[in-house]
Amino acid sequence: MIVSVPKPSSDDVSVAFQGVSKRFAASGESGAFTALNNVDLDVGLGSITGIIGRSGAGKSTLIRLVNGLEKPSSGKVLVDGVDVGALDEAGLRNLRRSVGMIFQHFNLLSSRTVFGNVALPLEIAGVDRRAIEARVRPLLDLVGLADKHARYPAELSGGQKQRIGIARALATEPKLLLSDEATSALDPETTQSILELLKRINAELGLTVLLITHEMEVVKAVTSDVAVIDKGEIVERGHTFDVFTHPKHETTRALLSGLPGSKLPDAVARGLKPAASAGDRAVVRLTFFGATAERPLVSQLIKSVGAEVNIIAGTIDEIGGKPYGSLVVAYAADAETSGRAERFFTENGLVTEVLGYVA
Ligand SMILES: Nc1ncnc2c1ncn2[C@@H]1O[C@H](COP(=O)(O)OP(=O)(O)OP(=O)(O)O)[C@@H](O)[C@H]1O
Repeated sequence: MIVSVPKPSSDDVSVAFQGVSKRFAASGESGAFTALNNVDLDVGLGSITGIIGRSGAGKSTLIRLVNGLEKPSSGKVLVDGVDVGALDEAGLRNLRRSVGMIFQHFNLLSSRTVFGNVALPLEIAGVDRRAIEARVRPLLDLVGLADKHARYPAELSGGQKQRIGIARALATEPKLLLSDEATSALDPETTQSILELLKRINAELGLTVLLITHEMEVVKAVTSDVAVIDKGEIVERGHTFDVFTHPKHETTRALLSGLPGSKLPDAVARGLKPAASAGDRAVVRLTFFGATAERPLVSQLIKSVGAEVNIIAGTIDEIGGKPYGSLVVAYAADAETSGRAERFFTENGLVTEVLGYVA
């Protein structure tokens, strides 16, 4: 007799989405709206994994399945190997203690002090006063707000409120932290400091972080792994560095084009044509990393192509601590010049993308 045994989730996986679909009843229409379609995704234990997608792609729905705020219509969501959809109320309470969450609008209680907000999950869990004191003080130290323990949320900046949100999320010593657009309401500098804090918590406490965002900057700054979601389907996933330097799906490319340094100057972008006419120049993006980033590529390119090469845009940056560069150049689109340029790109292991042609 053949017995089918459910696939065990591997030891190094924090959250596993297995063939997960979510359909919502559509009001006023027949049928249902499919918010998630057959999602398979593993979130590595100890990783900072980002889920990025445009508005309405299904990010919030995906994250709400992890702490049981939604149930899948089909498929399974496993957290540390436990099937969230099969939990009863007591099981869900336990799960929510081991899964912290932070929110775009912080969700602090205005009538409670900073200390009172961080203590709340512990009070709900029935922890005694002394143990609460012993837990909350070091958490406030960790997020750098020990001196604000008696203040009220209205007296804090957005970044400080999010630090309190993080301390509160950590109060019950979760193994997993969910972040729902936690930096979207913050200015760029405050965003950076919150992302640094998340990185530190991930490294020091070994906490897995699953964050959803529509901002590529956030993914670039903090995640080790990323999945791109589009219309309820995961269209691309991998280590963040690989996905950023070799984006395969059109949605990923579109999201990446919004990054500072990736944008073409307006005058060039407006004049870009999909095909070349006689006398046009090809506009090509070169991406280089590792050892390539340190070589004098531009002068070598000019020498090899033997014609005028214009530099249109360029940036040197880091993804997950690894340096990479992106350079947009233009050169004559005739077959001979293009052939020489392509040989140079191949010989130097450069990733290239023809963006179009300009007169
Ligand atoms: N309770 C619900 N009932 C009906 N439709 C819903 C429900 N929740 C979400 N949806 C729909 O599912 C789709 C995905 O929504 P979701 O909130 O997951 O997207 P998102 O990627 O988080 O978007 P945003 O970045 O704008 O928050 C949307 O089209 C939304 O209208």
